[in-house]
Order: sequence, then structure tokens, then C-alpha cells
Amino acid sequence: MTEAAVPAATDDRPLYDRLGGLPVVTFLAKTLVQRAMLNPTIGHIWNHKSQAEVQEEINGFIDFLGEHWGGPQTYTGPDMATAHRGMGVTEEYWNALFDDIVTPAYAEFGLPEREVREIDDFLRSFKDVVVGSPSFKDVLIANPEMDVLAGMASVGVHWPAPRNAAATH
Ligand code: HEM
Repeated sequence: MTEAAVPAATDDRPLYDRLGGLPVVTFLAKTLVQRAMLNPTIGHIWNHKSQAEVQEEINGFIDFLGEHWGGPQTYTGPDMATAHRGMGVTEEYWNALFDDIVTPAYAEFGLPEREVREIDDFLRSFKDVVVGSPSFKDVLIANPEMDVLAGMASVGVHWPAPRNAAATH
């Protein structure tokens, strides 16, 4: 990023515009997914994804970020719990994503502190609906008669757990 592209701390435009719009959001989305695929801890998740699936995922990610960051995009994909339910994302995977990929990228790409804070808070806010789901295949192995179209809820595996599940009253 050139010095001229760095937005002032008082710039009141949406994050999308302060970052530089579609070219920068596209670059961030594709670079993060590309590095996730190459990462030794989480790369295996993409082992059997087709080129088209990966490209669709990146395009969906661009729309998702654009919609939330003030761009013109409309995200039409599944909500984040649905997108990651049955993926088996663990705490270790989550930490690999941030420690190996996301956090180093902020400095590498010279993003200003304010934008780093907003991006980081945004991405991390999805932790509860990304991390902790059992893998769908493991649920099936434990319940071989499960109706896979009815999903894991049909055999009593609810993820994320209903918000009031832990309530004691
Ligand atoms: C270790 C953590 C994560 C892993 C391993 C992961 C992995 C994946 C994979 C493999 C897909 C594609 C699903 C498919 O092809 O059906 C996906 C979808 C998606 N992920 Fe994640 N993800 C992680 C964290 C996040 C975070 C922090 C966000 C930020 C909001 C995010 C946003 C999305 C979105 C928007 C999609 C849907 C794209 C679409 O279908 O249009 N993911 N994720």
C-alpha cells in the first residue's frame, strides 16, 4: 500500500472504502483463503474441494466482507453457523488461522491500526459459530442410520448449542 492510500484516522467513510474498495477486499479474501489452503494445520480442509468450489467460496467471502464493511455487495450464501456446521473446525484450527495467516498479514500489507482493529474484531466475532462443531461425517459414523438430509439435529446433535442450553434457571 502506498502512503497516499492510507486513510486518515478521522476518515468517516465505511471500512470498505477506507481499505480501497473491491481490489483490496478481493486481494484480502483470496490471499487469506489461498494461505489457509497452504497452511499445514488447516490446509487439509480443502483437500477434496474442486477449483470451482474454492473460487465460489472466495467470491462468497468477498460478498460477505463487502456487505458487512459498507460495500455494494449482497451476500447470498448461508449464515456462518450453517456454512461451518459439520466442518469440525477446532480451537487449534482457529488459532492457526489467526496466528499463522491473519495477524501477520496486517503488518505485511501495511494496514493502518484503525482498520486492523475493525477487521480483526469483525473476523473474530464469528468464533462461536465457526469453532466447535463436530464433523458431519463423525456424527454419521456415530449414528449410521441418521437421515443425512435431516441433518445432525435429527439425532440430537445441536450446534451451536441453543443459547439458553447452559442456563440454570
Ligand atoms: C479456522 C477457521 C475457518 C475455516 C477452516 C474455514 C473454512 C471454510 C470453508 C472450507 C468454507 C467453504 C465451505 C463450502 O465450500 O461449502 C468456508 C465458508 C465460508 N467461511 Fe469459513 N472458515 C474459517 C473461518 C471463517 C471466518 C473467521 C470467517 C469470517 C466471517 C469465515 C467466513 C466464511 C464465509 C463467508 C463462507 C461462505 C462462503 C460462501 O459459501 O459463499 N470463515 N469456510
